[in-house]
Amino acid sequence: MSELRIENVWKEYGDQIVLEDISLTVASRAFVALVGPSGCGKSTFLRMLLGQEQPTRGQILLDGELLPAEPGPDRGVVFQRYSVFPHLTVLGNVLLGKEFSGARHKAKLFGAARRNAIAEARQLIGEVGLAGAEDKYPAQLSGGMQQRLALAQALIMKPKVLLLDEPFGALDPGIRAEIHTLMKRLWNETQMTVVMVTHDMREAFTLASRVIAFERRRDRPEEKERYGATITKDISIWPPRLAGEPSIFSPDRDGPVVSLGHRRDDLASSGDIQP
Ligand SMILES: Nc1ncnc2c1ncn2[C@@H]1O[C@H](COP(=O)(O)OP(=O)(O)OP(=O)(O)O)[C@@H](O)[C@H]1O
Repeated sequence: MSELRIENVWKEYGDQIVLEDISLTVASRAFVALVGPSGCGKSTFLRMLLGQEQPTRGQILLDGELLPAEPGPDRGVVFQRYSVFPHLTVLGNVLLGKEFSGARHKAKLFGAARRNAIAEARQLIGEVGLAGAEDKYPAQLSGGMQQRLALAQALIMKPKVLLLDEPFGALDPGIRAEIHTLMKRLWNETQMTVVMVTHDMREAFTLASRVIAFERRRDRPEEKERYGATITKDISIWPPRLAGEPSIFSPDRDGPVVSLGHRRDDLASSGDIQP
């Protein structure tokens, strides 16, 4: 389970109201895309889900429990840039979360715990398409590879919620399409709920199960400080996209959505995809 409930949340910085009375329930395993004009508070909202910022009013619950007032392993995050540590190798970056959580004081694992963590990290590195790059440093990777690494780094902790702040915004269109396919697969194969900020409507409608728009209802320049943004559109994709279930599109607009839970030949025989 990984249901998010946002209840009457406001966010103010001094006199500036950024977000106004946001209420929203995000179902477990949903993929929500947040869109809206620049500066309307999308990243601020994401930082509140992460626990980096606190609501001025209202509350946020994860599976019925108040969100802790700090980031934790139940929430992973990937930013557009600088999500990974430049002085650590690919393997070191993916292992890092395990080392911090497994050995809080020294941030280093030993013996069997370390061997198991390394095996898990290597498997995840393979799953995001970076096998063979384990000993490379981020500067030796392309932008797309760095974002794959950032995803692996977030996923090793098996977060309930994955928060994405324009994670693919700086990538070339071809690379972006490839990483979209990866993102769909990861969403289908894991149990996590995803909340992604994007400026790209096509990306929002390609990946998400639900698209939510934030906007100021009263956008007069002289009132900018006084009114925050709120939810102005809430669109559920039709036909519904459900994590772990094959798309009824044949094939899906941006590549087949195939969960490992469904063998390709099963799907092919059911007519959903070509073998
Ligand atoms: N720590 C802070 N202190 C004061 N004001 C802040 C802080 N963080 C954000 N803001 C203000 O909150 C507003 C919303 O910023 P935010 O970055 O959340 O918007 P956004 O919708 O993500 O924008 P963009 O799409 O351009 O990234 C902006 O006016 C910004 O200046």
